[in-house]
Amino acid sequence: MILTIDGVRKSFTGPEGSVRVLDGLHLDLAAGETLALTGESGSGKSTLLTLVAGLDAPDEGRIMVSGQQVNALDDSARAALRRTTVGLVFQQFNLIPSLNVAANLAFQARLAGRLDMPWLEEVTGRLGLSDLGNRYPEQLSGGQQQRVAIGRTLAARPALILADEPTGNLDEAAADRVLDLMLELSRDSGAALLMVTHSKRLAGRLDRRVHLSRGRVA
Ligand SMILES: Nc1ncnc2c1ncn2[C@@H]1O[C@H](COP(=O)(O)OP(=O)(O)OP(=O)(O)O)[C@@H](O)[C@H]1O
Repeated sequence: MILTIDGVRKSFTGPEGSVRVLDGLHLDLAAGETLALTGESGSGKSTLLTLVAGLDAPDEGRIMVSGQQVNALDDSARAALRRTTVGLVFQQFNLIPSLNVAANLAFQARLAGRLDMPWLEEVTGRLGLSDLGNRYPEQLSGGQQQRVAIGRTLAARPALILADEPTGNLDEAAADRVLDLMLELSRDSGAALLMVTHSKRLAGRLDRRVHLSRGRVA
């Protein structure tokens, strides 16, 4: 398994006291498998991705990524896991404002030590970004920024892609092209994909669908 989520609980303290968002969640994802995570707004989908990425810690339970227990690692080991193994496409694109599009696209692959120019060019072309290489993030539309964020992650060929509504700013045709590319990467290099989506149409193209409700798999 590239990902095992075992008995994960997570609560947040808000104005009305403690609210349990994840309540003993179990989920497995095999290498190369693609899974759509659905659930109503506030059901904990983004929280789960944040925990898997090691950006926050569960209150209880275990999250294993590629044989390593994420929540038992120290900060630098968690950062190394994100650099080498886990690719994130989150709703905040986190592009680097001082780098142009071409450099943003290469950034993650370079950090991971996997910069592969033919693959980078293919990703850039397939995402329709070839003519935008010299622009800076602030000169891009929301959908263009989203495609750069996706390209940067895919260019690095991570073993596990965590994507939170990765096509939320794109029209249907562009969303389909992005998913084509993710599914192809999954097929060709065995990458697993855990994707949050509200789109039944996109969810239907993945291997499995899991619905979160009341902090558990429904
Ligand atoms: N850092 C935080 N502090 C307090 N509450 C939080 C925090 N992060 C998330 N929550 C709460 O946890 C619940 C789950 O949030 P989460 O963002 O995981 O939901 P979601 O399923 O991704 O929703 P959406 O589909 O709207 O993006 C919400 O009630 C949210 O307000």
